[in-house]
Amino acid sequence: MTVPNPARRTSPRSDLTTPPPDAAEPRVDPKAELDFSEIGDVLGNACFGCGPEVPHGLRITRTGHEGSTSYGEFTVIPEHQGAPGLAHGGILAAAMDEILGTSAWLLGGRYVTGRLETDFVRPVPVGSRVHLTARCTGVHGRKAYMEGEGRIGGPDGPVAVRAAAVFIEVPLEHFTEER
Ligand SMILES: CCCCC/C=C\C/C=C\C/C=C\C/C=C\CCCC(=O)SCCNC(=O)CCNC(=O)[C@H](O)C(C)(C)COP(=O)(O)OP(=O)(O)OC[C@H]1O[C@@H](n2cnc3c(N)ncnc32)[C@H](O)[C@@H]1OP(=O)(O)O
Repeated sequence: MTVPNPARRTSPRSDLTTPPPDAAEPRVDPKAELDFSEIGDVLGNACFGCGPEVPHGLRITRTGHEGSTSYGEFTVIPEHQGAPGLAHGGILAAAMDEILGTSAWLLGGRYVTGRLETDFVRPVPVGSRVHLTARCTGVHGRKAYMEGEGRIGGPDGPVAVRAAAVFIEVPLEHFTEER
């Protein structure tokens, strides 16, 4: 297993995903909190990230939240491979997108990912249970700044992936308008 070089400079966070100094503290919407376990129903259980029956989907389970910090887990299956025996980077980025989106959901608006930055810190073998955490670091206008990480083997296991993102609040028509 590759051991990350502690001197290596990694940060998924660029200026674009760093909250400006006048960003507001995130506030969880009590209604969104109530809906937390039903996000799947809103998404029609068809979501690649969390749909429980989507073939070869990530099937992330949301295990709870504290404030805007949300937690989830999934298992890397053979269909998620890139290099032999290892998770594809895009799969790990999708998992981070899902958990970051979950924390954005807790803010009460309808948010979509505008920008997603990812650091792949160590390889993730097929069969790994990946423990995901995300939080909101600030809100500025329609923008919610998010960050999170994925750990392998347990909630305190080594970090395998880190991400930072900016999510943008959109009206309902974003999802309903015909294209
Ligand atoms: C039937 C009802 C369904 C309802 C469902 C509701 C919610 C469900 C969502 C989540 C559920 C919970 C769990 C999580 C589930 C999934 C997680 C995955 C989420 C995704 O996977 S979601 C898919 C990927 N996502 C897209 O498919 C977006 C495509 N895209 C666009 O639709 C537009 O591009 C948009 C809307 C992003 C912006 O367009 P726009 O015209 O509305 O706004 P505009 O351009 O004016 O930007 C406004 C301010 O955001 C800044 N800004 C914009 N883009 C930026 C970027 N890339 N980087 C940095 N800053 C950016 C500007 O700089 C400006 O900043 P400022 O205000 O300071 O000027």
